[in-house]
Amino acid sequence: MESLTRHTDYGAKGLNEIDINQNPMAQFATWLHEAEQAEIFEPNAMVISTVDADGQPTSRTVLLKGLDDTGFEFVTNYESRKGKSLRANPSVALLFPWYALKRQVMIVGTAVATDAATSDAYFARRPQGAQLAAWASDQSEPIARREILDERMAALEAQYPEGTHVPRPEKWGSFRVVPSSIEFWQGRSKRFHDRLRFTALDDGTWKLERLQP
Ligand SMILES: Cc1cc2nc3c(=O)[nH]c(=O)nc-3n(C[C@H](O)[C@H](O)[C@H](O)COP(=O)(O)O)c2cc1C
Ligand SMILES: Cc1ncc(COP(=O)(O)O)c(C=O)c1O
Repeated sequence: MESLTRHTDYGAKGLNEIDINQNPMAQFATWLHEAEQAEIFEPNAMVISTVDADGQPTSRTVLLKGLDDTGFEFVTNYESRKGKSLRANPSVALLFPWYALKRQVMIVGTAVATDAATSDAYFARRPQGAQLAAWASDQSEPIARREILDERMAALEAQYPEGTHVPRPEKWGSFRVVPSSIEFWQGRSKRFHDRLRFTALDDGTWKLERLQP
């Protein structure tokens, strides 16, 4: 397998303390915009790692659905494996792997369930098929056969004809990840990369540090 021995050069484009936005959320928004402009697949996809009650870490991809000065929002099933882990331990790590741009952003923080109104507002904007799928799926639970899921979906489609209002299942909603640190990583030649990390301070400001590659 050729990829295992390849040494791709990540280029000369650097990231420095002068050019980076001193507000890391604004800097993140700039990089997300650049990932969108570069037309990479699902630029808002992020890997979220959680730790369960037994200390076992797990990771999976979710989509970033909201971004403001308070944090990063995503939606999921509160009774899923990740939902249960977050109830036991709200500490998370987020990773945006923008390989096509030779960039990654690593976030450490705490996940809090948003209020019901926030979840309702997002759920109402989803396509009806995705709304029904949220009802049909006990996310992360084993099921004997695909056909059982398809039958559940067919029953829901009969119950909610196209265009009718589908309420949000209580088990489904959004989380906001409040960041305690945000690291911007820019790949460079010779594996001599740039890493700038913001750490949240108690007074609401951010400390900026350069980390060794
Ligand atoms: C590109 C991509 C985006 C995804 N987005 C979400 C999402 O926003 N919310 C979600 O619950 N699952 C999403 N999934 C599915 C999750 O990766 C995962 O399979 C699911 O949430 C169950 O995870 P868990 O069993 O660890 O709780 C996505 C998967 C991929 C590949
Ligand atoms: C199971 C699941 N839930 C939620 C989402 C994200 O929300 P939305 O479907 O509204 O894009 C995804 C996206 O892939 C998903 O797979």
